[in-house]
Amino acid sequence: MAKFTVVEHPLIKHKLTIIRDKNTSTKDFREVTNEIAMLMAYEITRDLPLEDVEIETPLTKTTQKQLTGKKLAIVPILRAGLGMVDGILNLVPSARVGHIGLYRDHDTLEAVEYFAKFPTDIHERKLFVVDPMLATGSSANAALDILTNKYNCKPENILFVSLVAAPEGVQAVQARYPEVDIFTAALDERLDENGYILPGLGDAGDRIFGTK
Ligand SMILES: O=P(O)(O)OC[C@H]1O[C@H](OP(=O)(O)OP(=O)(O)O)[C@H](O)[C@@H]1O
Ligand SMILES: O=c1cc[nH]c(=O)[nH]1
Ligand SMILES: [Mg+2]
Repeated sequence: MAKFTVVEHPLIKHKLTIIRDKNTSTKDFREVTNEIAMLMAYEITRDLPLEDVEIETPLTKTTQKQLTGKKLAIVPILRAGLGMVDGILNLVPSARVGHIGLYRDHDTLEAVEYFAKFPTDIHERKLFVVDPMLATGSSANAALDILTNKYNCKPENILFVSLVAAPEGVQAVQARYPEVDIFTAALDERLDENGYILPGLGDAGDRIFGTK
């Protein structure tokens, strides 16, 4: 079984409280969501490989470390995943970005695909699939199905990164994709009868884009 990590940090907890608050404005919600994603980027990049490099300081030659240049891509699940992209790009600015458009059917809670566009070498890249909400896990699993079945990406090269997860969603992804590492900023209590995370933060897409 791959890793399941709740990224614990006082700054993340504080900022999560801000976005959970129903009185937070669209502008603040969007800004703080990106800030949390940036803080999480520190953790999700922890295992990136390093190699030796010879440099000269003003005083002497020395062997130091640099990233190997292993190719990365961030894959936001539209729409809400877009709210995390800039925050992560702040730390890994050369990462490419692929997009998967999914919406949850309100009655069945099944994810419906409406868009997909990726870098041509997506199957060679380490992927950060990002979506603030992991609720039933239907959208996450649909995104992983698309990447692995249609684009030949390897599950062991994929990290799934959410801000708020429900236990039901984590279990659903782990059951279908045991090789995918999951990172979240919070593991909440449960889903309500409409498939919303409790306590959660509401509809992340609507709150990021001000559509409700
Ligand atoms: O785990 P699940 O039960 O699939 O729920 C999570 C999904 O629901 C939300 O998307 P939504 O369908 O509201 O689309 P949006 O991002 O365009 O608002 C959210 O951003 C996730 O993609
Ligand atoms: O609580 C939830 C569940 C799914 N999607 C959201 O945006 N919020
Ligand atoms: Mg939504």
